[in-house]
Amino acid sequence: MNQDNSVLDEIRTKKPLIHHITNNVTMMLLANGVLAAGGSPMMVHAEEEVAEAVAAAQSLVINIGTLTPSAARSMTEALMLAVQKGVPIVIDPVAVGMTKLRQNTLNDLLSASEGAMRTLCGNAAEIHFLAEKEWKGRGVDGEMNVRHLTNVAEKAAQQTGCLIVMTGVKDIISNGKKTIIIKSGHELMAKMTGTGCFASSLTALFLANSLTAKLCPVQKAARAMLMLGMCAEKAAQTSEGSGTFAVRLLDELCLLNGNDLEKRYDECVMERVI
Ligand SMILES: Nc1ncnc2c1ncn2[C@@H]1O[C@H](COP(=O)(O)OP(=O)(O)O)[C@@H](O)[C@H]1O
Ligand SMILES: Cc1ncsc1CCOP(=O)(O)O
Repeated sequence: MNQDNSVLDEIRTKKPLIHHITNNVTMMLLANGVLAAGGSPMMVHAEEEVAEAVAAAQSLVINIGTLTPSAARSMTEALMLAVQKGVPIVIDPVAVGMTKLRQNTLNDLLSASEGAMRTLCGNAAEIHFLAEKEWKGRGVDGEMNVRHLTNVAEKAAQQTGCLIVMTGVKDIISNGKKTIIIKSGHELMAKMTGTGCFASSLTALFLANSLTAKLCPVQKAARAMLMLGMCAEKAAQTSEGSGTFAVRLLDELCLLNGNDLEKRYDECVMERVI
């Protein structure tokens, strides 16, 4: 693909504004990561102002990592305005199977946004919980063995009506009909908090409603995962451990160009249609 019409180049030109209601642990990484990738991050949480903020945004990220009842109210408020304005919504269901508050909040968010453009971006344990209603996670980590991860992602998409981005050694992106599997990344990603949260932010950036690239949401989200994986691979080459890796990852997000992303996509990515 020509560099002039890559979606990453369009992101860098348009700098979509990505509104986040997110956790207190990884917020700084998400802001710096979105900036490095070419977008414009915004973290606005107060119930009294989230709706006004969403009105200005091109994507909304809702991450339940450090959920409180007050944050849950802000999330619902923001989500309802996003539905009304056609702002794409990416929900990161961090450790959803672990507590009732997380499950109830996610159910409320999904019910309030039926029919809207919604993506659920989570690790295998989180997506498995959505498909099978069985929690096999450990805290906010998603280490688990699921033999048929692709089937799990497809089932979760069919049951929730959402685009599913399931992260892990392989990232699986599915809308229940079309599925893309991405094999990229590095094991150091699991040694650094926030790579899963950042996967959601980057997905939101590629799905921003100001972008005109002629790709379906599955293909856009797949590019987001490939970008993260490619940058992680390059960052790992010059890292001594997870500390330098975190810094190098931001550098590589700045440095990657649209042409290289499209080239690797064309070489490595296979689509499966059910
Ligand atoms: N062993 C690994 N090899 C390659 N990529 C990985 C590995 N572990 C995690 N990743 C990548 O790290 C990011 C976060 O995924 P994951 O660790 O599943 O999320 P979480 O932090 O929410 O548990 C994804 O982009 C995923 O592809
Ligand atoms: C450690 C932790 N605790 C609550 S949220 C959070 C961050 C989780 O980040 P990620 O899902 O990207 O690993």
